[in-house]
Amino acid sequence: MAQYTRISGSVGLITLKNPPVNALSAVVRQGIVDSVERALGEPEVKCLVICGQSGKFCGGADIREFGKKMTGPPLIPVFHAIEAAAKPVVAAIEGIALGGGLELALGCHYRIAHSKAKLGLPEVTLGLLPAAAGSQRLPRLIGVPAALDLITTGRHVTAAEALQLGIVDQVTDHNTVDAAVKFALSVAGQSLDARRISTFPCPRLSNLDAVFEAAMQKVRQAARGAIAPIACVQAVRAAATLPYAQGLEREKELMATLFTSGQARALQYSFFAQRAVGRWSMPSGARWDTSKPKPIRKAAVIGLGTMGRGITVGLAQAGLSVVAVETQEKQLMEAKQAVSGMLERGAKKRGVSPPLGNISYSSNIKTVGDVDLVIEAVFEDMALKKEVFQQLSAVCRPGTFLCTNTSGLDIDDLASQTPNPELVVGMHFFAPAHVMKLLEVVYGPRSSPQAVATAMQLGKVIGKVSVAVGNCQGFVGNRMLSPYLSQANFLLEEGATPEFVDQVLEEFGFAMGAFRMSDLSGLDVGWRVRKAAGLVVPGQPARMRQGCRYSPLGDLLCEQGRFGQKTGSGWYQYDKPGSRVAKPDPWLHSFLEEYRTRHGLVARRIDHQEVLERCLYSLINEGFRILEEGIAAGPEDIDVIYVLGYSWPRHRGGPMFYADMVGLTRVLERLEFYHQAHPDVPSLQPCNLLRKLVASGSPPIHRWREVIKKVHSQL
Ligand SMILES: CCCCCCCCCCCCC[C@H](O)CC(=O)SCCNC(=O)CCNC(=O)[C@H](O)C(C)(C)COP(=O)(O)OP(=O)(O)OC[C@H]1O[C@@H](n2cnc3c(N)ncnc32)[C@H](O)[C@@H]1OP(=O)(O)O
Repeated sequence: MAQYTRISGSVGLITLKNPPVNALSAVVRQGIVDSVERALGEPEVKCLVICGQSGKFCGGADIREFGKKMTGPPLIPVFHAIEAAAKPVVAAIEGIALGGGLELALGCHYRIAHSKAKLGLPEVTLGLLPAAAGSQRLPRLIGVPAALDLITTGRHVTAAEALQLGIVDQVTDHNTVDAAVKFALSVAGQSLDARRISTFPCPRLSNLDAVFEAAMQKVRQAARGAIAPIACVQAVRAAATLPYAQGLEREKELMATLFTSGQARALQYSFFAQRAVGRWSMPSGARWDTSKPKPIRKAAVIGLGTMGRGITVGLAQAGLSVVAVETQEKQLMEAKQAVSGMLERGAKKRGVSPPLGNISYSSNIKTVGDVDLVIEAVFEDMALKKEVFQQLSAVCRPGTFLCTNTSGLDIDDLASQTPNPELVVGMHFFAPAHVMKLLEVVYGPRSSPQAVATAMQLGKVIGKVSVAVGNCQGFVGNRMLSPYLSQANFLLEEGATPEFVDQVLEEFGFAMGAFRMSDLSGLDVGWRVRKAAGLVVPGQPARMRQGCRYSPLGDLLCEQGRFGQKTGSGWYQYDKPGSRVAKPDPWLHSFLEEYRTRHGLVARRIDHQEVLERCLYSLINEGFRILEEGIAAGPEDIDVIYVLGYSWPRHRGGPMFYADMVGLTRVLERLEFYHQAHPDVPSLQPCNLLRKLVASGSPPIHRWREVIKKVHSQL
């Protein structure tokens, strides 16, 4: 609702009340209309102030109303009524003014912001554009280049930057509503002619075409197939070239296209999924709301390689005390220098001082005796990790949580090295660990709910989106990647090239195709995992393992020392080791031809559809197996992992959302088709849960959990 009160005799105060973010629901919009009408009708009222309850101005349109039948007054006329008012209206911005919230403020005659407030038009991140006249008012207020930047990136700006850009008129460190009331009284009675943004001409640009061309090129490059950033540029162009009313028409037209697109649905699903994963549950019944985390004040990181350094930076930046341990003195010194550099660069960007003092460095593991939680981040080698866990058990005080940063090793096996396996959980960080948003928190069969709750909470503290998953080979992300990569390799055997497979996957929206990604992460990583799994043993049939099809292509490249970017060659060639520019490699093409001849394989023409379906549907099929086994609690967990950790295109929601969009029947049919053609590839065999979902009429994704529950209860 919106509450109307009178303060200081002559000020009408409208307070938006719709927790948690005062979103502009139908009731709130109606409340604003009624309150403005009332204030304008009261002769004693000289001016109005609009604010939000609980220190939050407004988080924008109510996203939960999208896709439902529209009720209540639309936003544009509400904001026009405010702008047209004959009494000054001042927005008192505390906390947030985002999306429709900022558009509401732009409809007001003046804007006063608290110094800690954040403002922005993040609609593009939801597959939309600021369609309550934001795309038309903002360029008129701050100019085209600045508006293009804010609208196409959706970035939030601080109050200080908003003041500098001219979005707000005043910033206060004190009570914002009081400041706004005082300000409103000071301007009451003055002409408002120069305060109505919709009447401003858009500031002229001599190089308008060049500016828009450059903006379009920039968003097309970054968008990876997303349509909203492009529509945002088009809407701002309308503001720069058309009268306001016509610009509004264009804004509406563009919004209608976006609003009904699958991309907006996918991005909004992703928004809610990233919040839903915080409400985790375990098959044991333990849940986020019944498991209390222990506060972590001091943590230790063991092993200061690339991952350990990133984790140390993340913890220190969040204000924790960190003991950073590296047993090799030389490595320790190098790590200290690298970590300090990372902290200094990060602090410079944020305009704060670097938290160098939060970290103490040591080459002795015994220095971790008084910490609350340890994150072991040594080399991905089970024997080494076991040794470290045994040492930690001896030196840590009772109750210390022991976490391992691993991308796939058995958490339970590690936990068995300690007398308190309930305190052990996996924390799978993604490189670079201080930048990437995703954290897989992996619970073993003996991890306590409190250990999981503590790791999830710590993830939140250091700014991660944490997803709790069960223990299995590769956890969720890498386990699903395995059939995807296998299919990519099989396609090479059958006639494709790495360039073609990558091109198809990149056109789908991945930042990098399967082969460019493997070259970046290092082919030796998978080789080591396959060796540890006993797959790379001489004397076995070249293309079969345990009765299933196997491609040794990756192993053969590694045997030649082709580990990817770091060695200057892999699936592609590079100018020099470490170079990032992948070039097609004639050597690789002849190698593939020879390989096919040696194994009696005849290259055939492979089309886009086959590449996409075999790579993606095998990955999705593994996702259904993961759900069936209870390793992930719901499809949202998998989708968040893929969007945040594996560069799955955001505007496609995630693999499980994509399966829902394609249609489960279609996914099932195509998997059956490919499995018939490749009966020796188990990952193409549709899993039981997928069949069950199709048999249940392919319910929409938000109802899959009901079917999953039934499957679990039958086990
Ligand atoms: C034929 C068809 C024609 C179609 C024509 C269509 C015409 C439609 C016209 C519509 C015009 C609308 C124009 C407007 O420009 C559109 C918008 O405003 S879109 C919304 C823009 N706002 C945002 O993107 C902000 C999103 N929120 C956030 O970024 C963050 O939540 C926050 C505000 C920064 C707060 O962060 P935190 O403190 O960390 O808290 P959480 O993120 O965990 O959020 C708490 C809780 O609130 C829920 N929530 C947040 N924002 C909204 C929202 N805008 N609407 C609904 N709910 C919201 C969030 O989901 C959390 O709840 P939970 O999911 O955990 O239950």
